[in-house]
Amino acid sequence: MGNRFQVLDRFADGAQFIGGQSGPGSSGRTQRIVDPASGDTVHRYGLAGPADVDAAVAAARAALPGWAGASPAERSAALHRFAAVLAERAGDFARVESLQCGKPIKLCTEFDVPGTIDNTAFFAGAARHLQGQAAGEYSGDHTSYVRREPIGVIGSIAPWNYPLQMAAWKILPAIAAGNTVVLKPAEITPLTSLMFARAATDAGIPAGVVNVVSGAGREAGEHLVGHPDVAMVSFTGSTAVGKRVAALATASVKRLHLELGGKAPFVVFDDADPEAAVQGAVAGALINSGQDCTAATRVYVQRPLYERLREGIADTMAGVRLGDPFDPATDLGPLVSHAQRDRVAGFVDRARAYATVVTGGEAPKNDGAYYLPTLIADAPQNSEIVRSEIFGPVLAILPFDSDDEGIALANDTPYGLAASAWTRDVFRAGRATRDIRAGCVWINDHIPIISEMPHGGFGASGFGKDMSSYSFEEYTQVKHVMFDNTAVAAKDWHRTVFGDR
Ligand SMILES: NC(=O)C1=CN([C@@H]2O[C@H](COP(=O)(O)OP(=O)(O)OC[C@H]3O[C@@H](n4cnc5c(N)ncnc54)[C@H](O)[C@@H]3O)[C@@H](O)[C@H]2O)C=CC1
Ligand SMILES: CCCCCC(=O)O
Repeated sequence: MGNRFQVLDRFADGAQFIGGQSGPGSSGRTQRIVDPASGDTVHRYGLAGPADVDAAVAAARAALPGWAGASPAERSAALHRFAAVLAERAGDFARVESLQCGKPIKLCTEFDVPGTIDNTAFFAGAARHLQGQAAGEYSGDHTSYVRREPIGVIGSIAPWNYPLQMAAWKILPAIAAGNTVVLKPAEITPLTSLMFARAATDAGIPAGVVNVVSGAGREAGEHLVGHPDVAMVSFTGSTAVGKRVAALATASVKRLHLELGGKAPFVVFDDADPEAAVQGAVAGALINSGQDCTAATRVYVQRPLYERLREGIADTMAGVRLGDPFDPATDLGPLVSHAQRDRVAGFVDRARAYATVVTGGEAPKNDGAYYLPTLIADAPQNSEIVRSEIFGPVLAILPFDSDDEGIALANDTPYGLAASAWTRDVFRAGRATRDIRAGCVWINDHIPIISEMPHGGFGASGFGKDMSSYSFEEYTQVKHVMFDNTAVAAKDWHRTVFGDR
């Protein structure tokens, strides 16, 4: 197994990171890590079971008083050191992320790892801006003020599409606010999450603040969600599993953050720059091989530009370089697994009965989980290919006539995570950003994200925000403090917030 896999030797002592120590899982079952580019098994580890989850929650609970009791400045300094350690190890993170996900090394080097480091630096700064509310005498001789406090032990569950960044999005705001975390990564891609937790410890963040249990969703995941000592659950993944997680978390009255599926529309008005829209649609659809909940999946084109876009997107997709993820020239790697590739292929094969596969629509004949960039035309608005989350390099293109029809088609979905509109008319852009129901609306672009801005959706895409100060506050609870300045016990106990009766 060539030297690219030697980087996996570091995981020999197990895929659990509990109380600052690596170790094996105790479920008695093992999980393979498969190289998506070749189909070869490159690593195997012992899955975590309920006992490992219990140990991780206990470690997080033990670390909580010290970490919550640290000053914001102390937490901030630790997170700045954390960012520095991540930067020192950037190359290893990129190689391991590419290996376990099949992502092009270019994407890991230019997006996944720098984004994680920037997130860390952002929350290092945010840690010192825990905003309460100013004091005020709102009731007689009483002074009120509001405190923001950490919630406690956070149970987080992450998907396989961006293992490192999703670990960062869940761990960083939580620990910046003084919480401690137990993260369960997706069982097929746990490795960079383990490295992230190890880097936190090596940066001086106390043992037990960040813990990782690599286990199966139904077993380790549900045990974590239902654990009585977990105060909040943060989940990113499919809407179907998100509903199960929400029911379990609500049963034990836990705070909840859900970042679920998406089906982003890409609306091209007839005054748009057609070449920019072509390039934007291909880039937006093929980011991370389409395994991105904000990826462009439905291109609606106002009729005068429809043929131009259909031809331009098909030609551009046909020129995309599929290859070895470790080759810097590769634009598109394999999907995360053969199972995901087959799931995507199933959507396209079923669409052949009711739509036109303009380009792509097949898996290149090799051992990897590759699937060609695919454009599908003539599909009805209510068809599976237009309504379901496919999570692969598949784009549907449909025409529209009036501006209102374009917006209505974009909104014709239970999801509401992200969208884009393409126009040179400021009034069209204003109406599109007002009327499209999505947590993020791009104008003349699709995909860029930054640490300062909230990421999260509406409807079937879930609720809560990642990144930004919105996410930071989400991992706090608000306390009202009121002083009686008379130092005399209240005589009339029936008095209310509206002062003396
Ligand atoms: N919105 C997003 O960012 C993502 C959406 N998806 C969608 O979900 C589909 C399936 O992808 P998966 O990663 O398999 O998503 P998934 O939702 O099945 O898994 C996401 C995470 O939840 C865990 N999990 C699974 N069942 C669980 C349960 N009953 N209780 C607690 N945790 C559980 C998994 O182990 C993983 O860590 C994708 O094809 C895509 O459509 C997947 C990943 C990310
Ligand atoms: C790092 C970019 C994440 C995009 C949202 C998602 O697929 O979870």
